[in-house]
Amino acid sequence: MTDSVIRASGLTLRRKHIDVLHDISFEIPAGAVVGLVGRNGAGKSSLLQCLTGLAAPDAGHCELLGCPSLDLSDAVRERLGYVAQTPDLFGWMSAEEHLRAIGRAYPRWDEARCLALAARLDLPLAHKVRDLSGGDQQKLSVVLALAHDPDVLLFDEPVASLDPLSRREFMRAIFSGEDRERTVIISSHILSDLERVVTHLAFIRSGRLQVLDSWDAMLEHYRVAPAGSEPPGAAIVWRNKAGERALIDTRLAPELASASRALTLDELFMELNA
Ligand SMILES: Nc1ncnc2c1ncn2[C@@H]1O[C@H](COP(=O)(O)OP(=O)(O)OP(=O)(O)O)[C@@H](O)[C@H]1O
Repeated sequence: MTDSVIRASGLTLRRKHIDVLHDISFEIPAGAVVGLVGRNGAGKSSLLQCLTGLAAPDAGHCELLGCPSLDLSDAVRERLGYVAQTPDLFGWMSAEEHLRAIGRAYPRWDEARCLALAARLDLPLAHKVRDLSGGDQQKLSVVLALAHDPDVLLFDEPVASLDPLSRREFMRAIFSGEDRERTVIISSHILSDLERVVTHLAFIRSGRLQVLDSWDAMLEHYRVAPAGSEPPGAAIVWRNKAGERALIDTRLAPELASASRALTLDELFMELNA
C-alpha cells in the first residue's frame, strides 16, 4: 500500500507481563475505512490507544499522518478525531457548554457542523453531561470527535450504546454525504454496521493481527478449503484449533477458487475465531 496515513511496525504492548499486542505491523492508505474486529479482550482498544499515543508500546512503533504516535504535533492532533470506549467527559457542564469548551481548543472547529451533528443525533444539548444516558454521552463524544472535521478518525466501539436509529444516523453522518477523503479505523462488534461502510477489515485475535485486507478481496477470494484438500501453506490465512479446517486466500490457491462459496462477515469472524 502506498500513501499510508496510519502505520504500525512491530508493535508490541505488554500489560501485567502479558503481550496484549504482539508484533503488529500494517499500513493503512488514505481514504480507507477499516473495521477492527476481534473478540472481547483481543486487543482492539489497546491498539487504538497505541495509535493515538495514549499507550506506549514496549517494542515497535506507530505513526499517524507521518508523525510518531508518542509525539504527535499540534498540527496532526488537529486533524485527528478519537472516540474512546469509555469517554472522559466533564460531567458538571451541559452538553452545549462541553462542546463550546472543547471547540475553543481547535482552530478547525466548525460550530455550524457541530450543532448540525448534535441535532442529527438528537443530542439533548441543555442537559448536564452527568445526567445524560450512556448512549447520549457516547453521542456527545462522537460530536466532539467530528466537529473539527478531522482527516483521521479512530473510533473504539462508538455505537455500542446507541439505539438502532441513532446508530444509523451516526453511520450516515460519518460515512456518507461528504465530499472529502477521511481515513477511519472503527472497532465494533456490530458486524452488520461495519459491513455497510468498510473498505477494509482487520481481524485481531489474542493481540495478534490475523489478517488485514480489503473487504472486496475477502468477499472474492477468502474461502474455506474443501474437506480433504491440501491447500499450499502460503494460501492459508487461518487454521482452526483442531487443524482440520483452513480459511484460505484463493489468489494463492486458484485451483480451489471455485470449490466453495463466498463467506459473510459473520462467517469470516467465526472462522478466524475457531
Ligand atoms: N490497563 C490494563 N491493565 C492490564 N491489562 C489490561 C489493561 N487494559 C487492557 N488490558 C488487557 O489487555 C487485553 C486487551 O484488552 P483490550 O481492551 O485492548 O481488548 P478489546 O479487544 O478492546 O476488548 P473489548 O472488545 O472487550 O473492548 C485484555 O486481556 C485486557 O484484560
